[in-house]
Amino acid sequence: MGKFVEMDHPLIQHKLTMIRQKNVGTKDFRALVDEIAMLMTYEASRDLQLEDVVIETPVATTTKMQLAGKKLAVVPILRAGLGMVDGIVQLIPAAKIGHIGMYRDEETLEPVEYFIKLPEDIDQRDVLLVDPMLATGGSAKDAISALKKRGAKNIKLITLVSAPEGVKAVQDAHPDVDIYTGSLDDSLNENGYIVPGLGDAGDRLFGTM
Ligand SMILES: O=P(O)(O)OC[C@H]1O[C@H](OP(=O)(O)OP(=O)(O)O)[C@H](O)[C@@H]1O
Ligand SMILES: O=c1cc[nH]c(=O)[nH]1
Ligand SMILES: [Mg+2]
Repeated sequence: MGKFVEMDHPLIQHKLTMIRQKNVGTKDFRALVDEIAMLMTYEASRDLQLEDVVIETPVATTTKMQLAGKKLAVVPILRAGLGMVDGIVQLIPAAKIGHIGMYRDEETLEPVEYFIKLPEDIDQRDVLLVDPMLATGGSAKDAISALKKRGAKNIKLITLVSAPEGVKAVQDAHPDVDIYTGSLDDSLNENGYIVPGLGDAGDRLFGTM
């Protein structure tokens, strides 16, 4: 079974508490999502491979560590995942970016895929799949399947807020995928919204309420 990590860093908790509040507007919401994504990347990149490199400081020659150059791709699930990309890419500027467009049918809650564009060598890249919300898990499950169909093997899912139902759905369908989340919330309501959650992440990011 892949890892399940609920990030309990005080800065992540504090910023999540801020964006959960209904009176926080689009500008602050967007900035905070970006910051939280960056903080989560710090933890989710903990097992990136390092290699030795010989360098010269002004004082001596020494052998130190650098990133082993394993290729990464950041893949947001549109729309809401877009809000996490900048924060991640600030820490990992060499990452390529793919896009998976998906929306949840409001009646059935089933995901509908409408766009997919990935780096050509996605089969050789480790993938950070990002979406603020993991609710029923339908969107994440289908996005992971779409990535695997194109050869991606090492996939980590990064979400800000998750429902237990969504975590279980992803773990059952894709037990090899590690899940990093800012908060494991209580439940889903009858409309498929995470409780307490933060509402509709895409609408709050883009001001489309
Ligand atoms: O786990 P699930 O039940 O599939 O729900 C989660 C999905 O729902 C939201 O997207 P939405 O359909 O609202 O699209 P948007 O990002 O364009 O607003 C969210 O960003 C996830 O992609
Ligand atoms: O609570 C939820 C569930 C799905 N999508 C969201 O944006 N929020
Ligand atoms: Mg939405």
